[in-house]
Amino acid sequence: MSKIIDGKAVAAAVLEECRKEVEELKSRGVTPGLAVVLVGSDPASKVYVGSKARTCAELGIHSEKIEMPAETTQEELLAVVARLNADPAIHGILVQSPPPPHIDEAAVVRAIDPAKDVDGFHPENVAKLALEDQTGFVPCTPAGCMRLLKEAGVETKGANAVVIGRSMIVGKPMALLLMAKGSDATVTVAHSRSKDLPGICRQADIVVAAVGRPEMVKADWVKDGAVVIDVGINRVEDASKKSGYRLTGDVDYEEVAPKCAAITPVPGGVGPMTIAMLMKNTLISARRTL
Ligand SMILES: Nc1nc(=O)c2c([nH]1)NC[C@@H]1CN(c3ccc(C(=O)N[C@@H](CCC(=O)O)C(=O)O)cc3)C=[N+]21
Repeated sequence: MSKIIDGKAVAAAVLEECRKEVEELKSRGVTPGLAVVLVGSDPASKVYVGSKARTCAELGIHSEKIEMPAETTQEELLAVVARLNADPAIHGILVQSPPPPHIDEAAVVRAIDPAKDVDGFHPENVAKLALEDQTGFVPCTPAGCMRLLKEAGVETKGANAVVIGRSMIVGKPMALLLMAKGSDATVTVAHSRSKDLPGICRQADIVVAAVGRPEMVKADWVKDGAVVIDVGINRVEDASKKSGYRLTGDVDYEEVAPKCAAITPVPGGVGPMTIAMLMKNTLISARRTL
């Protein structure tokens, strides 16, 4: 029998910590503020951005939602970023990814003040993560995965961890966090081009799936008693649903769950943690201004 790691419950506990921190900051004269910028109208992005703004409201964090049309130019977007960099009421800036193809995302990320880069995507924060320098920001999704492992009582020290996916948003920072001092895992980073992905995966005590392919990780990829963290959030067609789709992870949950010691569901696993850690980063940023 496998333990289901309840991301919603852990996220609720993190948000409770945040609520106390917001009160403390406000009593010291600082109202934390987060700006979320969305260019275009991708439906999934709209859901995420809405849920970030809602969580801010619930916690008493000031939030600014900036929705810009898909035709927004690079210059217009950079002007918004510059305005937010200069705004003392804003401690965190997030530009929702991916932007439309004519936008140079890397240039936009570099334009964000690293001290307000609560996504942890700016090169300065990426470098600080690699250096194990605690003064930067850790990307929200991998930070959330680490917290889930901790809350589930998973021993990472000396464990074989396999991260599937090498993105700058999840795979790479996840590998850095798992191998960092204190976490001490032995980390393999695999991806869609890896030779014998199932075989690599079978070595893992901890599997982190972040490839973006629905239900790719099958039962025979996972060794008995492994811990599985499913980062994938894929919309797949489902005629039986009113919306016409359902959400599924990168792991074939039905097949894999019975084999493993613990597993995160989708939805209700890593997703809610991403938002909770974003709130945490915003509060860290606000506290640094004291
Ligand atoms: N600059 C930037 N920063 C991000 O952090 C960022 C981004 N761009 N682009 C897109 C991804 C994706 N992401 C999610 C956040 C919450 C859920 C979430 O709450 N998911 C719910 C379900 C939500 C639903 O129903 O669609 C769950 O898994 O239970 C999912 C995905 C943040 N991202």
